[in-house]
Amino acid sequence: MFERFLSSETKYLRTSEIRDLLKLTEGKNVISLAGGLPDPQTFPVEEIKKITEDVLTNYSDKALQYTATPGISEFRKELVNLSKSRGISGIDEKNIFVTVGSQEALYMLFNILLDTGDNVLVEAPTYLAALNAMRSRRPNFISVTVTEKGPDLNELERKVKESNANGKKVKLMYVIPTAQNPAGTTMSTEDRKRLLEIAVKYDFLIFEDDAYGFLVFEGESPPPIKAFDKEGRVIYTSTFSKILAPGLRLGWVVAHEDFIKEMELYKQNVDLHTPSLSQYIAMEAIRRGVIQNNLPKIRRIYKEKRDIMLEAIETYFPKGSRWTRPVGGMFIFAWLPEKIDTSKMLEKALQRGVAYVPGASFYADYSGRNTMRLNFSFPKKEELTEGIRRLAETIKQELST
Ligand SMILES: Cc1ncc(COP(=O)(O)O)c(CN)c1O
Ligand SMILES: O=C(O)/C=C/CC(=O)O
Repeated sequence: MFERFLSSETKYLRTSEIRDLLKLTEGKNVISLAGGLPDPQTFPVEEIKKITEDVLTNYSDKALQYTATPGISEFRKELVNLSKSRGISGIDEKNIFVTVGSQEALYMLFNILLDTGDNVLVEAPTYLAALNAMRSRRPNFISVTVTEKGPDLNELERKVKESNANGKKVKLMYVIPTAQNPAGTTMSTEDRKRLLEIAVKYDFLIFEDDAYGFLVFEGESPPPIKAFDKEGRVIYTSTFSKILAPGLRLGWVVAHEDFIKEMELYKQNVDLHTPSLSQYIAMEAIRRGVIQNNLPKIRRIYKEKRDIMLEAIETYFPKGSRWTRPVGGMFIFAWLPEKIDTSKMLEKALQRGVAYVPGASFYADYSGRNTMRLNFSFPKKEELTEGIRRLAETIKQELST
């Protein structure tokens, strides 16, 4: 009725299948293997309750007040320390910017950096909400195949060379080097260094999304690419959603001051600043060691759930399927026999009481029609096997038609 009043930009907005499935499955008798929700058991409820009471007792005049756009100064100092615990050095609070979830950082930075037609390297598959945040800028996506070791760097360098030969440089690469969403892959330290060398050689930025950097539960979490960045070429984002609570809506950026300055200008127009109370709660959670002390429990729970899901897939999935074996994060990515279209199959799965995210939305070109993303962090342990069993039944039914 009122479409005629909408700006031309709105036609580039695309829904998040993850958000839609969250709505669709909420309150239904469906085992959801879809949304990447943390296990509520991992929320340090008692600690957050105590912290909130203390914050309102000691800082109410600041915690309930408007605060600075880049983030509260004391909190940014704590974020320098938290970033250092991931191996990032040579930074201070001027390199830190606090956002409403790291999703806001993605959206703001893509709007600050991308012009129509800019060449952007993305993993295939990659995080669908990042693709959607980029789409409104109408970049030219250059997809790089994700192997079991992460993005194929030989393919990447070949495509960068081709792009340059056609007179169009690459502007940036959006990459999730650790426990990737949706593939679950983790790049080696050697490949991280090589990717940075390629970015320096061909002069493009690296946008490093480290949403799961703290959630490696098998072996050590490799240092982020940002740890090797000596010139400010890497823009690093992370989030409290997986290590504290997503409902607090808190993320942060580590970047060269040139980018931080632009983010401040942009955010003044979006929401003025990130909620003050959430910042004070997270600041105290860092100071009191609540986050660091809780990580082993989170990693233990997710490793156990990953093992249960892998065993169920091994048991029930049909021949001709293959899947990733993540060392961290929340997801397993599966490739089914070519005949299967997982988007078309979703309705039948929902009827059997199980949900997943069809894989095509994680590809810039919507390929991957026979793929799916499976979340193991949110379902209860006893639901994981039953969910995979229901899903496997749906797949076998689809194969028999
Ligand atoms: C790779 C990646 N990046 C960013 C986000 C956004 O998370 P948040 O806004 O809660 O920080 C997510 C959430 N699933 C994610 O998986
Ligand atoms: O499932 C994901 O990857 C993201 C979860 C955040 C959301 O609920 O949109």
